[in-house]
Amino acid sequence: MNHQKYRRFPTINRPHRQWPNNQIEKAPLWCAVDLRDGNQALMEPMNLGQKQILWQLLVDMGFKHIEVGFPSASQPDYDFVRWLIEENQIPSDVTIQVLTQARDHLIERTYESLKGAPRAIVHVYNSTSPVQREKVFNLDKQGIIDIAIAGAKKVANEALKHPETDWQFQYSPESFSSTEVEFAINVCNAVINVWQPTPNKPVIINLPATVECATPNVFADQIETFCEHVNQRESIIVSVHTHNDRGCAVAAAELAVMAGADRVEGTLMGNGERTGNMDLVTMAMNLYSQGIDPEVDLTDAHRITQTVEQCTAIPTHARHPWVGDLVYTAFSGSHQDAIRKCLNQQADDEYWDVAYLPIDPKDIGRDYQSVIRVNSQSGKGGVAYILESQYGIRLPRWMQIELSQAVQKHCEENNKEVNGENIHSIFNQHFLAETAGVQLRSVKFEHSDHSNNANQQDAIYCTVKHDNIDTIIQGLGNGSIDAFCHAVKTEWGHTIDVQYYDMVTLGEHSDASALAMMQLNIDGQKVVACATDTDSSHAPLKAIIQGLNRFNLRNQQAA
Ligand SMILES: CC(=O)SCCNC(=O)CCNC(=O)[C@H](O)C(C)(C)COP(=O)(O)OP(=O)(O)OC[C@H]1O[C@@H](n2cnc3c(N)ncnc32)[C@H](O)[C@@H]1OP(=O)(O)O
Ligand SMILES: CC(C)C(=O)C(=O)O
Repeated sequence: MNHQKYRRFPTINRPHRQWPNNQIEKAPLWCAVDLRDGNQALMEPMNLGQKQILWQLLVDMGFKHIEVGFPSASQPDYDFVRWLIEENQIPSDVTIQVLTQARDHLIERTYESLKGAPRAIVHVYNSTSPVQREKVFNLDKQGIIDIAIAGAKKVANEALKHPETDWQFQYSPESFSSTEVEFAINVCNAVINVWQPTPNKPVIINLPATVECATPNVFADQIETFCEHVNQRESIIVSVHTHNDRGCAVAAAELAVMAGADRVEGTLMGNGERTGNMDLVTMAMNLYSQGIDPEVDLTDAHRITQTVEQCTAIPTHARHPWVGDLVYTAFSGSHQDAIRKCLNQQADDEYWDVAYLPIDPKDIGRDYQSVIRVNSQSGKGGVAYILESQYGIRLPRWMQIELSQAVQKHCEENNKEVNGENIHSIFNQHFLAETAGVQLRSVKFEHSDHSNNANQQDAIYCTVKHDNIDTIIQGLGNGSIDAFCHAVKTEWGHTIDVQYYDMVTLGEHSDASALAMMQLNIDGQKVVACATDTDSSHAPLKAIIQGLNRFNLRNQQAA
């Protein structure tokens, strides 16, 4: 690689620039150019059916300016424009826009395609940068201005022939950002002079970063300089059209709005020439996440991505800003822990404030189920979240640690992500599966009246089955668990100390099962045991028996 082949992009000397102090206060006027700039960049341009589907999405999302094609360039584009007009497809608050080069025969054909349209924006362009002037057009600056003036005149004259349509004119000095800003202003002023706009009948001057060559701050300087010096600013809608060659098309458009642009052109998901156009979804979501109404409907992100994929045959990257499949998903343990804690504290009437989730995924139709996904990088928080959100099982902290170790071991051994079903099954296998040995058959508990004698103990009598023989074990203690541990000690000689004990209900009704979770110390060894029972007083006793069986099995295996 030889970096000396390239040169630095010139900056603008603008010590009094204002735009860094500005903030975006409202959504710009959007113009969706998917059906033109997006379309012209596709390996296979859209057919009529695909254009119709994408059009409907753009209309449903609420775009008011939609560039629908380059009708003088291709028959499918021409036919699509005719379909929109003849089939009365254009809602009364939507204006279609079409692009044409500044060449007479193309402008004439453009107007032909628009016959009968209620309103339309005719968008004419010619390129203005030094490389285009010198190498493509072989013209000096005046030659370029002459093309622009001739095009502007032709556009205005053709419009006069069709007074039944409400026309709006748009001019783009293509390659604006690579053009000397003073010259770009001169060209645009020449066009404005032809069109003579008024505040009530403004024209659109669209300033493209046809190829993104500089950092977004340079583009913002160009836009601010343009807005300061262009003639009749009050009669002009300043629009920007950025491309993503350096990956900053959205940033450039945002800074341009801070610098005075009123309107932004772009495409859904950023499809467009080379690295694409400015992504309307990203910029609109950026505004939304700052508490600004984006003035387009993004609630059905799935429909947006599916439709764009269907029409462009370009898949959405899983990490595409705001709408990619994985952008609200945390695999890593500390992120999951933080998300779970924040979601549990997030109140509906408070500002959204959840670590690692810049917006509420539900706003764009995403569910929380996909927010936390578990693999070997995950920790207890994520595992606990999934078990709780999908199965209603709320584990205590110590039990979360136990389960997450089992899940992590499973993931490492299988080198795979686990879903909610897998986690539930790991939980059942590791902690609830019965171990052969003693079984609890029946329980009789006598609670003593402590008001007369504080030292009086409760009594428990249980029938247990062991080696096919029923035996009654009995013990005294403070409450059924303590009494039961004494019964076990008396019968089998094991000392059981309950280190942690938690119980949750599985379900919401009175017949719901209880899940008892215990960490026991049996003769100095840690044993985790769980059991369920419809009777909540039996569940912990069954858990103790299960712990005892596990303890015995472990020691048999070790022997
Ligand atoms: C940055 C952008 O995205 S701009 C939009 C680009 N989109 C497209 O080009 C898609 C559709 N375009 C096409 O199908 C074709 O280019 C057409 C039908 C419009 C024109 O086709 P053609 O006339 O056969 O060829 P082509 O586009 O190569 O024309 C180049 C000629 O037009 C001139 N020209 C190019 N752009 C413009 C313009 N905006 N205004 C005036 N003249 C122009 C060139 O200087 C060149 O002139 P020359 O023949 O004297 O050398
Ligand atoms: C015609 C203009 C707006 C264009 O598409 C570009 O410069 O990228």
